Amino acid sequence: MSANSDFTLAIEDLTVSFDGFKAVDSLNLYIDKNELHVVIGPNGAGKTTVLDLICGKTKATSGSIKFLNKELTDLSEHDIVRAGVGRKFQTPSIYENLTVMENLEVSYPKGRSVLGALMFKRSEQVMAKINEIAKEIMLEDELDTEAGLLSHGQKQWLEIGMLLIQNPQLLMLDEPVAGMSVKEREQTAELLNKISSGRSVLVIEHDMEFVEQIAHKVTVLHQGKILAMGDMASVQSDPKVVEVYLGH
Ligand SMILES: Nc1ncnc2c1ncn2[C@@H]1O[C@H](COP(=O)(O)OP(=O)(O)OP(=O)(O)O)[C@@H](O)[C@H]1O
Repeated sequence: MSANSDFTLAIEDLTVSFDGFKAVDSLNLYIDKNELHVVIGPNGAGKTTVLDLICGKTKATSGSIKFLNKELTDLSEHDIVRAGVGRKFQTPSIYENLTVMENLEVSYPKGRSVLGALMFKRSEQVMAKINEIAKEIMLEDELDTEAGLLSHGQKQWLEIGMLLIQNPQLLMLDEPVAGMSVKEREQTAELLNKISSGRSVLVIEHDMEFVEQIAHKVTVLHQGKILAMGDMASVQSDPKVVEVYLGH
């Protein structure tokens, strides 16, 4: 690969060893703008570790992670967020005793300086953005509801909204539909399809029915390495994938 590429995310030869054990082993992974990419694979395959490496929570042993042509492996977690990478963990980290509106408001980027933060007011511009995001995450009728009173699925959507309001160019989600009802899963599939437009989305998921609904491309990880990569149909019919993952 040349130094510069059109990919939003270009991971090359990425390895992390924990006491000699390679949880991620010479991984190459490329994600385009507008692409919703799903990583699947058995327990312990290294899926979460890949997200940890991208967001800087875990430091790579070797290899490169380029996001919009910027090398991330040397940056702090904070700087990676500032560069435009958002990550949603499995447990929502919303403020239960604040309303939906307040949760979105505190997540609105306030400018980088102390002065910027002091000058910050609930301006019309901020309100317009909050309303736009609330609609997108299907919570426009819940703006004044305390977040603690939302359903499990709505809490997950609110957290997605809190990331969206920061306009990340790469959004990473770890098992976004775990614990959701069938209806909520369908709505989340629609939501993820919508939000992949204009950015890149990287999802870890075990629920194959859901993967089928959302994935543009699927990477199957096994023992830290790529077992298969392609569209859902090709991956599903790959005998290696059936043997180590789907057949179980
Ligand atoms: N900080 C760490 N120190 C030591 N070993 C680790 C660390 N983080 C992950 N591992 C190991 O790396 C391997 C990959 O773990 P990881 O959580 O990435 O798998 P996963 O594919 O996300 O699995 P699951 O589907 O169960 O969440 C596991 O064997 C795990 O025990």
